[in-house]
Amino acid sequence: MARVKLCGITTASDRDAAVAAGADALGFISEVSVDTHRELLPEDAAALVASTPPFVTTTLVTMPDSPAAGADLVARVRPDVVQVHGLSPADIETLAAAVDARVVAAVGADEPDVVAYADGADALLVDTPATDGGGGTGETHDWARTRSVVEDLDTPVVLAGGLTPANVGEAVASVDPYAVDVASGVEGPDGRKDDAAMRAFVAGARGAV
Ligand SMILES: O=C(O)c1ccccc1NCC(=O)[C@H](O)[C@H](O)COP(=O)(O)O
Repeated sequence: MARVKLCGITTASDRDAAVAAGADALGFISEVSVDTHRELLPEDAAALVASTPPFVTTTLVTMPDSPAAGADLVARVRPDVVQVHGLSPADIETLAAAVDARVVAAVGADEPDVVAYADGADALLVDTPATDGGGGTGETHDWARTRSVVEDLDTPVVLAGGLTPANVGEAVASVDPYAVDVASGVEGPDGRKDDAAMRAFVAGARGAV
């Protein structure tokens, strides 16, 4: 059964609703070089991480300039997992050696050498990135290609990009990922997390609908 990460949580009430919806993991976005309504100050991310209940995995999502900058932010936020966008495979290995957290490498579905990221990371998140390297685009990609990555690697693969309550069941069946991840697909038109959509997404990922 695919695990579920709900990403871009910005408030305690959205965090509590995501936990009640059954999320396995939550994403808190901080220190990214793109403009996103999901970004938190490090101290706010740290407060949300610290008050998340046990048995829910906290994930810091960030775009560090360097492994050292990423490690510094992890030390401040203290998540279970850090998801990094924009670092090279070598820099991901350096970061992983420097932090007391699991490391998820975010890679574009069109990345020609996805496998190069697998050695240094605890998991790969295969996403549909924007041209500026950020995530949260709400765009799907070629799931057949990501299925091949799942089949070729022992490293856990997280499927992201344009997932919604309506398509997540088909996505899980098509790709057989370790986990699925969503940001925009569980938000309303105002960009706030939608409680019913989060519940429907988790149910859809687990084949309950
Ligand atoms: O969501 C953002 O705004 C974001 C900005 C910069 C770096 C990463 C970002 N999101 C990371 C995620 O893990 C998203 O959940 C993932 O890209 C999927 O987003 P969506 O297509 O909106 O479901």
